[in-house]
Amino acid sequence: MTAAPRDGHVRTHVTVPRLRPAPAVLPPSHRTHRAASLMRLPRYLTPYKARWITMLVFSILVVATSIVTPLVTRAVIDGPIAHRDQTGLILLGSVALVLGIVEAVFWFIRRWVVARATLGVEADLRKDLYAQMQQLPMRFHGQWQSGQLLSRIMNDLSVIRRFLGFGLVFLILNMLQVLIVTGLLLAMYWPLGIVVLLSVVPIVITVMRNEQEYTRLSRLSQDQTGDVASIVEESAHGVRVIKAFGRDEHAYSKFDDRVTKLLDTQLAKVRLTSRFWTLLEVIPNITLIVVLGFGAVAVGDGRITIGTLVAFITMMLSLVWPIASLGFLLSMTQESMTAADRIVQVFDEARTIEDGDTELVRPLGHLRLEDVGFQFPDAEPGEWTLRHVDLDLHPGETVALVGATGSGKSVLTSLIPRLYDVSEGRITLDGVDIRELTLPSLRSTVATAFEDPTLFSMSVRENLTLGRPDASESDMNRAIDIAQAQFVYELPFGLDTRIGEQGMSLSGGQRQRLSLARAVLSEPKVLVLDDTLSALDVHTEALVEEALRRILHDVTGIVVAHRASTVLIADKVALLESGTITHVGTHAELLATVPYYRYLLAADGADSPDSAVPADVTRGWHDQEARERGLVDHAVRDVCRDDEHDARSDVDADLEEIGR
Ligand SMILES: Nc1ncnc2c1ncn2[C@@H]1O[C@H](COP(=O)(O)OP(=O)(O)OP(=O)(O)O)[C@@H](O)[C@H]1O
Repeated sequence: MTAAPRDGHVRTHVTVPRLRPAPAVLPPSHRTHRAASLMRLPRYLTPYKARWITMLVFSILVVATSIVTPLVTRAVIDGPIAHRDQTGLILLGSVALVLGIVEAVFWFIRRWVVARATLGVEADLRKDLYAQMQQLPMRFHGQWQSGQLLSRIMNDLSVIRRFLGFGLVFLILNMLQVLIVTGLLLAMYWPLGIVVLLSVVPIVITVMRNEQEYTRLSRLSQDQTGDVASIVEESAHGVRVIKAFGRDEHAYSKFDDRVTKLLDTQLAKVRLTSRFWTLLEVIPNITLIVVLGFGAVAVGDGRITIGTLVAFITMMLSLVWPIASLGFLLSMTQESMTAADRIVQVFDEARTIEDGDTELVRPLGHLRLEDVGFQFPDAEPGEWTLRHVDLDLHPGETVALVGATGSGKSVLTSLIPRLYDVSEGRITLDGVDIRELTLPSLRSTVATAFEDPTLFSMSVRENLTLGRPDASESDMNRAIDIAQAQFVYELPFGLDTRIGEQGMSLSGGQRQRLSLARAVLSEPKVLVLDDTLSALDVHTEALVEEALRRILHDVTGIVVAHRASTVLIADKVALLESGTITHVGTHAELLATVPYYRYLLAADGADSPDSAVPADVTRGWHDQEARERGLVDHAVRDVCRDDEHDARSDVDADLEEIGR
């Protein structure tokens, strides 16, 4: 074993900054919970603290200048205008002008300072959310629609940015302005001040009454936006299938249905907001009429000056926007609380695949599966996908994993790089439980090429060097040769050709070969090939197998195989039946002694369970898939009994030849 002592290691894996953990005791109401979600975001404001403070200071100065301006107006009317004092008029007029200019400059600075800060917060949150998504286990990605993730990372974060840069600031400033101005109005002439104060009451009541419904609608519309994104993503991905089955209209009507639902929710939101927006517009205007009436009487009685009435009305008018916008700002707050809630939901997902802290300094590739069991998290109790799996692979040894479809081959291979963790037992690499290894250490030791190869929308070179960014040109050429992927040299820009999304511009076999070259290039100690050659023609497959045989000499290999030719590149074969390895041996041994194995490989041609295997053995098979396959074989045989007879004889003869 070459595992270095734990203490001496520096953890090299990426540590994603995490939001503060959720409170241990869940708050009583969902509303509080959503507010708590929003309250967990401010730590993202910290790097921009100076900007926020500057912005707040300038915002307060803007409010202050807007409050002082009416007071200067009063002084102009009651002073120089009333006393026909030209010098005083010029002086105070200049002060008012300067105040106006200063207010405009403060506005500009506020906007300029806040833009950088809010965009920065949005970008930081987006990066952390993406990093978290990368760290979350396959279980999470299996359960979440990608459109929902897309809408969170794009729309919800934009909602939060708008709230932080605009909503939150104005909520604070407007409330501050309402408080100060109302205080000043009361001080100027308290009866009119009371009128203004009373006008705020129905606004607050309406906002409170509509808040719950608005929250529900905003969450619904955000979720439905995610649904629409999911459909677009799925249709773009599956466009070939949709076209091939002539299901364009069906796909369109499904999309139409989701979009209509979203539209309905958005319209319901607009109906709700327009109801209280109307109220918010009407109330200040009614108040203005009342104030004008009582104010005129008060001026007539000599209780206040004209200057005071003008200042009062100017100040009162300055309250229209802060009060009217209250509903809109509270809606924004609701929306951003919902958005924060949806984002925190992703941040709070458990990273069930946690990093270990051991590095393999010079891995040898001794792989052992010890009584491994695996259950999907949502499986019924007792429903095991893999159970009691034992396998011991010495460095340089290759095993072919053979089993019926659905027997658990892919699941088993995905346990090696820890895409899933074992539910019981353990897997060791050079004697160290792979859960104790750092993920970079494990994943640089193990490389996997999947049956369905994913290529990214970037150049061939970038796709190839995904697992080993520093690979040299000659290393790349060697990997390309092994995988028989020389077609890449013929592409318009050679290795620099950008391949389409998911490598769609390449054929299935070409994608598989590129994915194989990628796995080979990363120079792993353990190479896992999950039916990687299934899309190749027999000639190319033979060439790839020949080259693989050479590199598998130095590498520990697990090769999922459906064909006898693939099995032959392995040193031994493990037969997987219903999630359990029932036989391990050489191909010849299993062929000679295990009828089920013989059946599985013969199924390439025309063998069938009841002809090749004695009835008592057939009865012993507990693989449901195999039985189903047997039934299919029966049906096929009924149709072409004669042809099958000939073909079976040929296949039997071939197998016997291989077995020898
Ligand atoms: N994400 C999942 N959630 C629940 N069950 C799953 C999931 N993925 C696979 N399974 C189930 O696990 C079992 C084993 O699947 P697996 O993909 O390993 O089969 P396989 O032997 O590789 O089949 P094939 O040869 O067809 O690729 C199957 O019954 C399958 O339905």
